[in-house]
Amino acid sequence: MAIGFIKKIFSFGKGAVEEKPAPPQEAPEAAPGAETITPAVPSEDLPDEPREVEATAEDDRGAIEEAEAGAGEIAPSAESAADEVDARSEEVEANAETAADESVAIEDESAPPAISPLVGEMPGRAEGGKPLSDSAAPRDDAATPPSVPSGHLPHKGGDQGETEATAKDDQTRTEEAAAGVANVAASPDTSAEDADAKGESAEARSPDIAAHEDIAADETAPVEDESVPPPISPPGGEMPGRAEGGERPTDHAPPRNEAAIPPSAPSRPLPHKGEDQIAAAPSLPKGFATADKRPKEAAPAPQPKLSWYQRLRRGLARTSSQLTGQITSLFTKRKLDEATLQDLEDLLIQADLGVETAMRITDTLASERYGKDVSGEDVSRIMAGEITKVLAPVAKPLELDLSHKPHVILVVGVNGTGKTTTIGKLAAKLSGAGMKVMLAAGDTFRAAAIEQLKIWADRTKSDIVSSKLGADAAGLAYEAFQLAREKKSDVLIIDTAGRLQNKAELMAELEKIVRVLGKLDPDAPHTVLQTLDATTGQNALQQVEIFRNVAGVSGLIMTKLDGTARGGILVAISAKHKLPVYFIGVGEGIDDLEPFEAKDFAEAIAGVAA
Ligand SMILES: Nc1nc2c(ncn2[C@@H]2O[C@H](COP(=O)(O)OP(=O)(O)OP(=O)(O)O)[C@@H](O)[C@H]2O)c(=O)[nH]1
Repeated sequence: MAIGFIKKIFSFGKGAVEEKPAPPQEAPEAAPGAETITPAVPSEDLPDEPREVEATAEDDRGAIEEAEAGAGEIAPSAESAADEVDARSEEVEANAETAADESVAIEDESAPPAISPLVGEMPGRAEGGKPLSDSAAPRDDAATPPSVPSGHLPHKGGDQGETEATAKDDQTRTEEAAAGVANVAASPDTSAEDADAKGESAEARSPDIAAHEDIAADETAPVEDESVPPPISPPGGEMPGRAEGGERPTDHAPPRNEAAIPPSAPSRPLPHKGEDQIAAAPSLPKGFATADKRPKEAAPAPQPKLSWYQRLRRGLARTSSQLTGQITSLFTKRKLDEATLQDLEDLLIQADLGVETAMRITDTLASERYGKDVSGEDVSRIMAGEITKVLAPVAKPLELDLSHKPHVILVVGVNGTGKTTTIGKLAAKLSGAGMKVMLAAGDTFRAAAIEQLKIWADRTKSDIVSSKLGADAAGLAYEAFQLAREKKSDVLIIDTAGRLQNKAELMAELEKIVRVLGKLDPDAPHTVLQTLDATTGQNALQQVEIFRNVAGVSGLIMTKLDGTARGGILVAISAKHKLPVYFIGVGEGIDDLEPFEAKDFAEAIAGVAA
C-alpha cells in the first residue's frame, strides 16, 4: 500500500519539480541509512540559479527514509482518500507534463521517482503557494518558495559532476518533501485538516504573533485606560484652567466643586483612541509642563562673550593690578618726595613701559603733587594720561592706497606671533567690506601654515596663491603679485615664515622678498606689518628694531592682548619707534581684531576704572 502510494507520489514529481525541484538524482542511491534531517534551510539558501550540488548519499537516504516514514504515516488516512489522491496525482502529473513542456531542465531531469513525489507532494505550493508545512515554523519562508529553480536539477551527467548541494539544502528539501507527504495525505481527506493545518500554522506563528499581540494588547490597555474618563477628567475638572491648557472651566461647572464636575467630561469630543490619547495627554503633561516651566536656573546660563575691551582689560589685568598694587603700597601715608618718585619710576620701568614713558609720568606727577599726599588713584590717572599721550600718535588706521591694485601688505614677525591668524582677520574685514582680496602663502617652510592660510582664504572668500612646500618664498610673492594684478585684486596680503630676528639667513630671505616685490612696483610692499606677541615682553622691542631694518616694517599689530599680556612694551615700542599701531588681537576668532585705541589701552594698563 505504502509502496503503491509512494509510486503515485513519485508521479507528482514532475509537476512538483516544476514547483520545487528537489535534489533528486541522488535519491535513488539513498539508502535507509539517513539518521537525521536537519531543520530546513531558509529559502534564501536555495540557489536560484543552477549551482553546484554536493549531495551525500546519506542525506538522500535520509530523505527517502523520511519520505517513506511520511508515507507510512499517511497511509491510514490516505487509504480512505485514495481515490482523491489518485485524482490529485493525475492532476499533478498533468501539470508536470505541462511543466515538462515548458522546462527542458525538468524534461531532461533524470529525477528519481523517490524524490520527485516528495517534492511534488507539496500541495500548498502546487495550489497557490500555501506553506509547505505550516507547522514547520522555522521554514516558513524557506518552505514557501514554490520551487528550486529547475536549473538546480542536474540535467546531465556532467551536471551531476558539478552539483554540490550542501547537506543542509538536501535535508531541507527532504524535510519539505516529507512534510508535503503528510499534507498531501491530509488535504484530500478533509478540508478540516487543512483548517487544522492552518490552525497549526496559526499556532506555529503564534509565538511571534502572540508576542506581538501581547505587546499590542499591553499597549492598547493603557490607551484604553487612558481613555477611561474618570482618571483623566477629574484633574481637568479640578484644575480646569490648567488641565486644558488654560481653557476656562465650563460655565456650568462649579469652579471648586469637584463632585459636581462630570468625571468624564473631556474638554472636547474624542472620536477615537488616538485623539483620546492626545486629549489625555494634557492631564499628564500638566505635571511635566509645570516642571518644564520651572525657571531654568539649573541650566548654566551661557556666558556672554566679553567685549574686546573687556578682554583687553582682562588681558592687561596682570600688568595693571601688579602695577597699581605696588603703587598703592608705595604711596600709603607718604608725601610725594624724590625717593618716592624714584621708586615709582622703577616700578614703571619694570612694567615694560620704558624709561622715557616712566620719566614722563614721574615728571608730571611731581609737577602736580610734589610735597603733597598722593593716592594710588592720582598716580593711575596721571599714568593713563601720559601713556595716552605716547600712544595717541601711533594709533592710526591702516591706510590702503587702492590705486595700486593691489595694495600689497607683507606680514612679518617672529614664529607664532600671530601672522597667519592676523592675515585671516584682516582678510575678513576687507572682503567683508566688499574688497577683492588675495592671500599668498609665503610661509613655504611649514605645510600646516599653507593649509592654515587656505582655510582662512576659504573662510574669508579670498583668493589664495600657494606653492609646494619648500618653494622659494620670494618667487611665490612675485607670482602672487602678478596674479593679483591680473585679477585686479584690491589687496594682496603675503604671509611669510616666522623667523627669529637673529637668524641672518632667514632675515636675508625676507629682504629678498621685499626686493623682488619692488621689481614689480618700487613702492611695494606698500605696507609691511609686523605682528608682536603681547605676552613676549621686552624681546618685542628688539624684534621691531631688527625687522624694521631688514624689511622696512611700517606698522604694528599687537596680538594676544586677551592673554596674560604684558602690554607695557607697546608703550615702550611706540615711544621709541613711533610706528603706527593699527590693530590689536584680542582672541583667536575671525572678529577678534580691533583698531588700536590709545586711551582704552592706556587706561587698561593704568588700572583706571572703565
Ligand atoms: N589668544 C590669542 N591667540 C592668538 C591671537 N592671534 C593669534 N593667536 C594664536 O597664536 C597662535 C599662532 O598664531 P599664528 O597665526 O599661527 O602665528 P604665526 O606667526 O603665523 O606662526 P608661524 O607660522 O609659526 O610663524 C595660534 O594658535 C593663534 O590662534 C590673539 O590675538 N589672541
